[in-house]
Amino acid sequence: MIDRHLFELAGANAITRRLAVLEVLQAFLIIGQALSLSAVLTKLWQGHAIDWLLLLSFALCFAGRQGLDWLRGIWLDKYSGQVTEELRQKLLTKVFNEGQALVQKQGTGSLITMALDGIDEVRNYIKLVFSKVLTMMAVPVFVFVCMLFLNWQSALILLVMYPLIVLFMIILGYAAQARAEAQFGNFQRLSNNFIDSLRGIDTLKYFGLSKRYAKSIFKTSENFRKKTMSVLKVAMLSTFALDFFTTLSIAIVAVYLGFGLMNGTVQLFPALGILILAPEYFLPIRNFANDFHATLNGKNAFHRINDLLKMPKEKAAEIDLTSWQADDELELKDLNFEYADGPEIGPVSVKVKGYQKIGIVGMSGSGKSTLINLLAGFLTPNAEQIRVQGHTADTMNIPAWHKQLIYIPQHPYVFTATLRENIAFYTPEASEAEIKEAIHVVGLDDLLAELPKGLDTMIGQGKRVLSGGQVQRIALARAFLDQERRVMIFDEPTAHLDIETEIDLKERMLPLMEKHLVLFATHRLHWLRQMDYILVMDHGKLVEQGTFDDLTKKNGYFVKLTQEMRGESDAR
Ligand SMILES: Nc1ncnc2c1ncn2[C@@H]1O[C@H](COP(=O)(O)OP(=O)(O)OP(=O)(O)O)[C@@H](O)[C@H]1O
Repeated sequence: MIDRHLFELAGANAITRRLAVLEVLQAFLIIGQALSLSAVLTKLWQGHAIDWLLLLSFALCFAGRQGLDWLRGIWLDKYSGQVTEELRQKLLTKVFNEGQALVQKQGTGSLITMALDGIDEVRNYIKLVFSKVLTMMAVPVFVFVCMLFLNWQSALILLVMYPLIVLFMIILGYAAQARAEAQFGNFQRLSNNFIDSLRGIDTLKYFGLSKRYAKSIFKTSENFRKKTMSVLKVAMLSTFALDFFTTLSIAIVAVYLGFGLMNGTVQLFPALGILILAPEYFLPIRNFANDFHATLNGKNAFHRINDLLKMPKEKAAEIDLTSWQADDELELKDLNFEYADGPEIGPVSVKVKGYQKIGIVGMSGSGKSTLINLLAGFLTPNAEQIRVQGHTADTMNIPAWHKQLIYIPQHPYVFTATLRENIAFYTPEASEAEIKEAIHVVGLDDLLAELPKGLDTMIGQGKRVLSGGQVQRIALARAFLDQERRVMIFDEPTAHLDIETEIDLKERMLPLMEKHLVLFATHRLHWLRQMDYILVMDHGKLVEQGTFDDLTKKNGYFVKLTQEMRGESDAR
């Protein structure tokens, strides 16, 4: 029940030591409070006047206990806040370092809940577990020893009940834990499902499927509700069992002491002392059990976050690449890649040089994007098969390579920020005149004129919405502004645009591609004539490569593919 991972946290041993001292003090104050109160009452019973000194010591013990509670709260608040903030940082660093591969594997919704609610629950968990476990380990021991001195028979009765309660707690704890784990898994599924539906809301609406999908969300939520109720049922049952056994054992002791008092075998002072101490003896375990259920979500979130942090890193190569020059070479030898639950892509063998424009063409699903992702270093190939600028590498996940890339996918990301910040994304130091020139070159003057605050207008999610063409133009403007990055990777950048926008963009893009190594995945034929070299993909394999004229003369798969594509576009 006590998580050893907690003790791997920074500063865990120091806070444990401090809390242990505090719990021992707490135990002495509990005993002092009980004994002084019993003594005052006994003296009153015997007909003496109120002993103000004893009453004062009772009040001091009582105030001391409240003071220690307050101190414990402050320490734990500070510690849990610090630790969970570090955990959140580590989690976010991991997500940012690993990138899309990790997000795809875990699901966006699940990662969001982990980083937001999950971390908050971990905070609660750390706070409760550290305080309750230590109290449970210290207070009952001291209280029991004191009760032994007061009346050993009563102490033994209470001792016998203790393992019984612990046993019940363990059994019910395991049952609750299994249910809480299922509940947490459901919560993550629910988050992923919800984010998915929000993303796909257009598609669902267009096809009139939103109501049917709403039912699927309802089903997942209902499942989550049922799992939550089943956790609560076990929690209630265990609280009932605990209360029942502790009350029963205190009642047995009370009856025993009552008979003892009547027949004179027990004195009033020890009897009162035992009766005041007995609830204190059970209180820590009852508190622990009550809070145990409240902390299960935090415990599960803590485990998932730890598992995620321990996941092996994507392979990266630390190679000192220089800015891409006209005589630099990139060679892939029998490069291949296999998706965990998908097809094998490759082998791909190719050598590209300097400022060539490389077209990657193939039918849908032929492996163009996968090859682009391998070249960009987002995916890691299976073996050591790459030579770049004379260095051997087993992945293109090279920080110095990423610093040279301009990546323009089908749907570039527009951040929720101003137009200025979005355009100066790679080059935050760009001047207003440079940004305006970039806007002019990519044909965004009209948009700029329309925006109420010009360059300082917020765009992106929840702000001013842009068309697909405008988004691509912003991506191009970013590329235009950055004169340092010499490698351009395009993944079907114009595939979803209408032909007029595409032609306009093409005219603006071609000059930008000069003096760059360009890797351009497309299934639009008109781009291929502008490419210096073409890679033809089919079912994950590189089946042909060469210049447009070579491939046409060869009259092989490329010609067949272009005929099919022409047929498709004619049909459209
Ligand atoms: N994350 C993934 N997990 C498993 N299989 C995948 C994954 N991504 C792609 N695939 C599969 O790998 C193959 C190649 O996909 P890829 O996206 O590279 O093709 P593409 O040529 O870019 O297609 P399109 O032109 O439609 O974008 C496809 O069969 C696809 O289903």
